[in-house]
Parts: sequence; C-alpha cells; structure tokens
Amino acid sequence: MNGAMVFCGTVVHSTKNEYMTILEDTVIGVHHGKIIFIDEPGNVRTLLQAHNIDEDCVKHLGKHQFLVPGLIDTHAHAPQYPNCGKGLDSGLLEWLEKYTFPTEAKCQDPEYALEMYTRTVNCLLRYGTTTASYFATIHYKSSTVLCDVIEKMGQRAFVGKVNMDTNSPDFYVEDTDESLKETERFIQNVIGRKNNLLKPIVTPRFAITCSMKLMSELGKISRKYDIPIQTHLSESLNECEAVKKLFPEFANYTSVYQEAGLITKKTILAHAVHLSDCEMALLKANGAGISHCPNSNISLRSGLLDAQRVISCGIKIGLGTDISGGYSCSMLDAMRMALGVSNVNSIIRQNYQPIDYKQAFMMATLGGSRVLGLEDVTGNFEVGKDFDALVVDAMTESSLAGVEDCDTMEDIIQKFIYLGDDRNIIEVYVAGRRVV
Ligand SMILES: O=c1[nH]c(=O)c2nc[nH]c2[nH]1
Ligand SMILES: [Zn+2]
Repeated sequence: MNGAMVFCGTVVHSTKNEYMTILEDTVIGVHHGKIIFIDEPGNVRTLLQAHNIDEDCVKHLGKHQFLVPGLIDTHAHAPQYPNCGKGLDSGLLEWLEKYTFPTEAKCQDPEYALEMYTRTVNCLLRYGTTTASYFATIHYKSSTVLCDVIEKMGQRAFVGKVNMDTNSPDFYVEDTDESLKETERFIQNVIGRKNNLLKPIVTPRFAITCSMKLMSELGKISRKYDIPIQTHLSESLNECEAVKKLFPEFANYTSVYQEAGLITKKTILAHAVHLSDCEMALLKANGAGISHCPNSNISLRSGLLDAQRVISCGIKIGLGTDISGGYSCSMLDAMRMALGVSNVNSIIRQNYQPIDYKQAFMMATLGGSRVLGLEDVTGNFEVGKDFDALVVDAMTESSLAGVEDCDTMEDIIQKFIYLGDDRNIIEVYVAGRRVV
C-alpha cells in the first residue's frame, strides 16, 4: 500500500465518553490521509499484512513522545496577527477603534496581506493548530489571499470575509449591497477551489457594526450555500449596552442575531460571556456553539466565561485564541487561560467546581471539532476520520520543566499542557500530510 503511515506508541485523545483517554501501547494506521485502523501493538504484524503495508512505514514513538489530535482554534483574526502582544491598554470598543480597525484596513493591499498572512498561518501551524476558523477583513481580494496561503501550507480552515456596514470608521466600512455582493463572490471563489480542507464561512463582525438588513441577508446567504456562520456575542458589558441602545426592540443580544436568522446549528459564537439563562436556552435549542476565548477575555478585561455552565447546559464549546484580543496564537495558551479563568471563577463563587486540564484538552480538540461541525472529520482518533495529529516530545528543550522518572504518562501530558511550547511539537499532520 503506497503512502501508508503507521504510528506505534502512546496516543492521547478525547472520546464521546471521556475528556481524556491515554492509550499507552497503540498502533494507528493512516492511508490517503485517513485513519484506517487503531489497535494494540501485539497485532502490528497482522495489521500490516491485512492492509498490505510495508514494515518501513512503521514509526515507533519514543518513551516521552505521544500523539495528540491536531489542535482546533475556533476563533482567530488572521489580519490582527501583527498586533499580538501590544495595544491591550483599553477595553474592547476603544481597542477596536484605536488599534484593530486601522491594522485590518492595511489589508486593502493584497501584497501586504500575502506577507503577513504567510507569517500568521505559519505561526499557528507551528503551534499545532491544524484547524482554524478565521476572520479575514472586509476586502475580497485579501481574503482570497488568506485562502491561497492556507491552501499552500495545508491547514484545515474556515475563512470568512468580514462584513461591516455601519458604526465603523470611514476608512474601514462597506456599502450594504456591495458587502453582500462581495461576500457571495468570496464564497463562490472558495467553493470553486474544491479543496476539502478549506470552507467559506459567513462572518458578520458583530451587531454593532452590522445593520439588520446586512445581517438578515447574510443569514439568507448562509442558508443558500449551506455554510456556517461566525460572529461575536456578548463579549463585554459596554458592548452589550451599545447593542441594547442600537436594537431596543429586542429582549436581548442573542435575539438580535436570531431575528436575522444567524443562530443555527452551524453558528460559532465567540465569547458569549454575559448571557442570561434565556439566551443560553436559545443557543441550546438552536444547536449553536460557543468559542471560549479566555486570553482575550482577560487581556481586554471583558469578563469571565463560566465554561462549566456552558458544558452543563449541553452547549457545544471549543477554545479560540481570538488573536489579537488574545495575545497568543498558541492553543496551549488557550487551554491554560481557560483553566485560569475557571480557577478565578472558583475563587469568587461559592461551591464552584473549576474545569480540569482534561476538559481544557477536550475543548481544544474534540470540543472544537463539534463547534465547527467537523466532528465526523477531525478532533480525535477514530477509524474513518482524517489524520490531523501532532507528535509531541516532552523531552526536547523547551519551557517544559523536564520529565522525572517518577512521572506517569498522565503527569507528562499534564506538564505538556501547562508548560509545553512549539519546541515540543515536533511533527504536525493535516489529513495525513506533514505540514510542519
Ligand atoms: O475580540 C474581539 N475582536 C474583534 O476583532 C472584534 N470585533 C468585534 N468584536 C470583537 N471582539
Ligand atoms: Zn474575535
């Protein structure tokens, strides 16, 4: 069998029933980018024979190495990459005006976009993000450039041309009809590429910068092409106040989007920090998912999401870096920050059970795939799914404090989540193709 790969060693992933399962002696076979078998090592020879795979295709992982599913960033602003780690001196709305809109506006120049997007996607891949849901900018051409870069580098992604037709600066705003026309043109461009890894996504920025007409027409476009939707919801209290003033006829923020047909089972809502029970019920009833972006919520001082509440309501939840509201493009950082936010919740609330590192891991992998509607394709290791995976080595030089003889595999994985960095991620695969 040409082009097959077989990995033998420790495999760590989330399943339907467990936030984290550690399979210490496992064999995973991959062919044409898909997982064709998962079994115990005693059966390697039989498996190789049954699948007509040469012995040379077998790769034995070392004692401190293990496979994890590719990490899934459910919310990232690719054009904000140059702003990562600076300009976090104000709250959301001021930050958008002062730093974010001017930075995104630079993508009017596709050549600038090409160079900047190349660095962005490269950074995410190095950190093990095999799937990302990206906001691009309002510009058609540069949004297609982001797609070119992603295709070339082999990442799995959703890409959305951003829509904004009101309450935006003169240098970064669209006419409503033009915005809709360019959105359809962009969607057709992406669909026309016939790349299974790359999908368009409808991307109204948020209720403050989108008229009801624009949002409603975008809802129709998402139904016409049967594609997902991403936007921001209830991130900061100032933002919620502004939405209340702009849309006084609605009971709450979520209802504004619902009226526009934007709350569906294919909708990814970033943040959703300040939701009432009634809004949570709306999300649950419609099957929409939440992208929890803890670094951004802390850095912009937006609020503390109660991730346990989301999980116990049965609402899909994944993690997002939200670069550059979040300053790090690493999903390891997103896991740590989610743990930190949950710990703070447990300090300020009575009888609150914070999430643990296994739940954070689930949110960064299988949870993310559910939020993006990709759970049949990626997120964990199951026969028939694509092989999106990282080979992690806990013993390479990195900020990881080293592994002691007494450390169990569970300890090592925990250390990787809390202390690991890109130097520990020694191989990255998307649909079986090695991309790092
Ligand atoms: O974190 C955020 N980043 C953004 O770019 C944005 N736009 C609207 N709301 C937003 N929140
Ligand atoms: Zn965002």
